[in-house]
Amino acid sequence: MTAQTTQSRDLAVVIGLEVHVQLETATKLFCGCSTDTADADPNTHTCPTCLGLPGALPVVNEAAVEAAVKVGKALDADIPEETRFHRKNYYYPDLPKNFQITQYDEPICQQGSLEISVADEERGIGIERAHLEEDPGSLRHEGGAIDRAEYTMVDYNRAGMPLMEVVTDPDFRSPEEVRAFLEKLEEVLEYLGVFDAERDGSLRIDANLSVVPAEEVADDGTIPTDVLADANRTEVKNISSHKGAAKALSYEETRQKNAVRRGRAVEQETRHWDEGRGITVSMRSKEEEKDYRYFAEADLPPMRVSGWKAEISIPELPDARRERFRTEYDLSTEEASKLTSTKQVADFYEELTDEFDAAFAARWVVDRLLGELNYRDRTLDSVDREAFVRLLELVDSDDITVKNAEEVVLREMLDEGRTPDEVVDAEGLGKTSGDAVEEAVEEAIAANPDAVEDYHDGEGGALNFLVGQVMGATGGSADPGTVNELLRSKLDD
Ligand SMILES: Nc1ncnc2c1ncn2[C@@H]1O[C@H](COP(=O)(O)OP(=O)(O)OP(=O)(O)O)[C@@H](O)[C@H]1O
Ligand SMILES: [Mg+2]
Ligand SMILES: [Mg+2]
Repeated sequence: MTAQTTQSRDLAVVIGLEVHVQLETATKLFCGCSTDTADADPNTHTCPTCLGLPGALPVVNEAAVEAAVKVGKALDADIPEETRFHRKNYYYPDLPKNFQITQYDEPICQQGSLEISVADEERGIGIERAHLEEDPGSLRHEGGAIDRAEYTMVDYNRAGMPLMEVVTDPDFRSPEEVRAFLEKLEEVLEYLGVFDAERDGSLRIDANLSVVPAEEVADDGTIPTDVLADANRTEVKNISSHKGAAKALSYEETRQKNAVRRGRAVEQETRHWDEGRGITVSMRSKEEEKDYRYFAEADLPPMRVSGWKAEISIPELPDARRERFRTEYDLSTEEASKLTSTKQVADFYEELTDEFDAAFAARWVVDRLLGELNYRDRTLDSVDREAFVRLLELVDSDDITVKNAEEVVLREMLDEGRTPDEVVDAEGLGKTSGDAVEEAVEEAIAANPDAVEDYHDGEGGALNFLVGQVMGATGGSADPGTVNELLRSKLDD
């Protein structure tokens, strides 16, 4: 067909994703082993079931099925009456049973979609299906990348972790769209509380890419199914980040376009993304479905999940919440976006609006708190909520200046863990008013005759200098506007 023989014609890129999401549950998918393996020694979180020992039987973890239903609802997918597991047979050291328990033609989620926005344009990405499966063990290649390692070690702590594989339609037309999708998906998963983005390897992506003649792409971006089916695609494995996905796909796009333009065929194959070298390398020709000899998992009965969709509720999702923040609290799009970037931030902000003006609270969370946290590479987890509320109260009631609140109190709170009141007392930041400011103004005038003379000679800088002196004398606690006015009125007397 077309793509492989097209030379020097315009080519369009087609991408579809298989995203493996580790669901956050206390125990593994088919056994009682703890999933808390982050600091564990290799092969310590295992049992006969996840090691695939003969005779050990799987039992489905209900929490994982519930999480899968939540994901399905968020992706607007169909959840069938009944769903079941299949065995996918292949031989590889990460798979102790030599088959993976996964789902085949009766997955738990079917036909969904997720909206992305790229360059201010909204686009729906079709979700072909999303299914539950067990994670294989993890391999550690020693002495180089996978294709050059001297030997490999296996860790079965990961074997049996609950995974959800989200398979998209081949709807992406650029690596940038892929990146937007991954960001959106992660945001949604985080809102659902079924996913821990911080966990190593919690999101792993297989990216399928092909090139087709640009003229096959209709104005609305659709491509005829026979063209898609005929195009040779490569499946790039070992992608574990949004950035990695965009890089690997850009590389692959260029590689395939070059091949086609030189009149060479693109092989249908599995390739490996070598993050270190920034290239994809050929691993093997693509296995076909028949290679896996799928058959129904006889150790697990089909699951009746009709009714689960109605019974399980999900929280307000990021897009809806962003829009509501914008209208209900009259925020800018940018503020609303930042305040809904995670559910945690959104909840934190929304609770503040009970006590404070919404715009005031937004400014403090977005411009100041998140900025300071970002700078310190920290998250909201490390913020004492009560202390932050107290800080806003002090500012709101005009007890301290915004400048001191921001530059002294907030930073001391974050860095030293002190309460706002402790910082205000220790640093003497209580707003200096009335007499004390007037005194400092008089002192500044008396102590700086040259500056006073310059002021009367019309030199603009002199007033600023005097304001600086007063601010210094009051430890920054006076209100600069007031100082300015006081100085003028005394000097102009
Ligand atoms: N022409 C194409 N170009 C790019 N991607 C495509 C094309 N046709 C299909 N795809 C994508 O390929 C992926 C197929 O994934 P799926 O899991 O169904 O099969 P698989 O990769 O063959 O199986 P396995 O799970 O064993 O890897 C989907 O993400 C789909 O969107
Ligand atoms: Mg695949
Ligand atoms: Mg797949």
